[in-house]
Amino acid sequence: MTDQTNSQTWHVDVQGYPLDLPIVPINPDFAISLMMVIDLGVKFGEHIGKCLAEKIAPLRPDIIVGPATLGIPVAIEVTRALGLDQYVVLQKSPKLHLSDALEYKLTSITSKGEQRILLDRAAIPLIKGRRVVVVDDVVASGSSLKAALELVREAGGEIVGAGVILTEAQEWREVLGDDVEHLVSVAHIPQFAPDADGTWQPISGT
Ligand SMILES: Nc1ncnc2[nH]cnc12
Repeated sequence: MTDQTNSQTWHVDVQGYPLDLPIVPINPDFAISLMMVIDLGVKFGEHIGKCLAEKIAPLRPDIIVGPATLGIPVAIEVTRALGLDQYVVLQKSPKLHLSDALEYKLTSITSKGEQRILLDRAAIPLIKGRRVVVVDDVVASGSSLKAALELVREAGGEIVGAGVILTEAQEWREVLGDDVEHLVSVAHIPQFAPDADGTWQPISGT
């Protein structure tokens, strides 16, 4: 029998932009289709920037916020497509200039060790009292997006939206809670379990 674990892909149409994402096992019983936005080129970046900007523009954001790492290219492209200039990055690890950053700790049971996100206090004036949309590449568990929304609120920002390229499965619905109403997305991907032949199949309901 041929081992398909490394060769299977999942096709997703990102609003007219076809992608064949590699299906990557997380463990023997569970796999995801991996979208690495930084490997998909600038045309894809421009495309998703326009798609998300169209959905986000009616929310009249003053500023776009993107969590590191893969939220950064999304924030840049959406900011550009909206005709804005400044954007704000939430960092994962303290940079030299972030010794006194505003911090939010993630209590995620799925992530190893303690995770946190950080906001440079110098960026607070860009957020405080402003209409903010947080963008990211994928929402799956929802825990990092939720943390980003809470950190923006801690900094005095008004969350008027959250935008992702892909929603993945459904766990994020419960984790985001009332913030689900803020979420806009371009496409959806399921998660995968092996069938009797060892071929990855979408898990029903994801
Ligand atoms: N399918 C996916 N692709 C890229 N990043 C992810 N993070 C969680 N799920 C992901």
